Amino acid sequence: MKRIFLIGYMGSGKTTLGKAYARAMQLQFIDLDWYIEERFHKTVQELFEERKEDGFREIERNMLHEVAEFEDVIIACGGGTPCFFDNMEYMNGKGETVFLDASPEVLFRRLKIAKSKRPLLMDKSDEELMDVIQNALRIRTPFYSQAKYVFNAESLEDREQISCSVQRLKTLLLN
Ligand SMILES: Nc1ncnc2c1ncn2[C@@H]1O[C@H](COP(=O)(O)OP(=O)(O)O)[C@@H](O)[C@H]1O
Ligand SMILES: O=C(O)C1=C[C@@H](OP(=O)(O)O)[C@@H](O)[C@H](O)C1
Ligand SMILES: [Mg+2]
Repeated sequence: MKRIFLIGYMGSGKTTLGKAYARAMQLQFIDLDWYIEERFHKTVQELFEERKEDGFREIERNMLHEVAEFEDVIIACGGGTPCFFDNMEYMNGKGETVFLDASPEVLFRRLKIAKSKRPLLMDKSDEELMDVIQNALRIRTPFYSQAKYVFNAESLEDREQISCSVQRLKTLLLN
């Protein structure tokens, strides 16, 4: 039975790589944010607005516990999932955790054009965005670093890079 959790900051590639790896390895793919939106019939943004971040984090933890019962699955977590409650310890007890590691510069390049649906970034100017990324990584890296595996996630910009990244992840997890 396979159960893989992809963790890492926004824009590190959890959703992109998770979807591609699931297709290649015949696993079920769950994006935790998508799962939350389906179960609550609200977007992540609406949940942040209505319940503030604390309320979202409670929901996130509860939904993590739901999807962590699925088998033969790869789960793309949200960027904050490992950093609240005992979620990181819980995931390490339920499956293989993989930290998708990318530099602040790579994350900035990706997030500069993908802020709109991310409540924590949508009101940030480009000038503020790099500071937000660097500050968040300082706070969150101690959580991300508890993952069983670290994966360099800097090559996800096109189909070929995504395909190569799938093969590298397969080698990492099957060795
Ligand atoms: N279909 C795609 N083609 C090329 N690059 C993509 C595609 N989807 C995502 N990416 C790149 O991968 C980055 C990571 O996106 P995503 O998987 O949503 O990260 P996360 O789920 O970790 O926030 C995007 O910002 C973009 O640069
Ligand atoms: O880093 C975070 O705290 C968050 C990351 C998002 O997921 P992605 O990492 O898939 O963008 C989503 O869960 C929410 O906007 C909060
Ligand atoms: Mg995602």
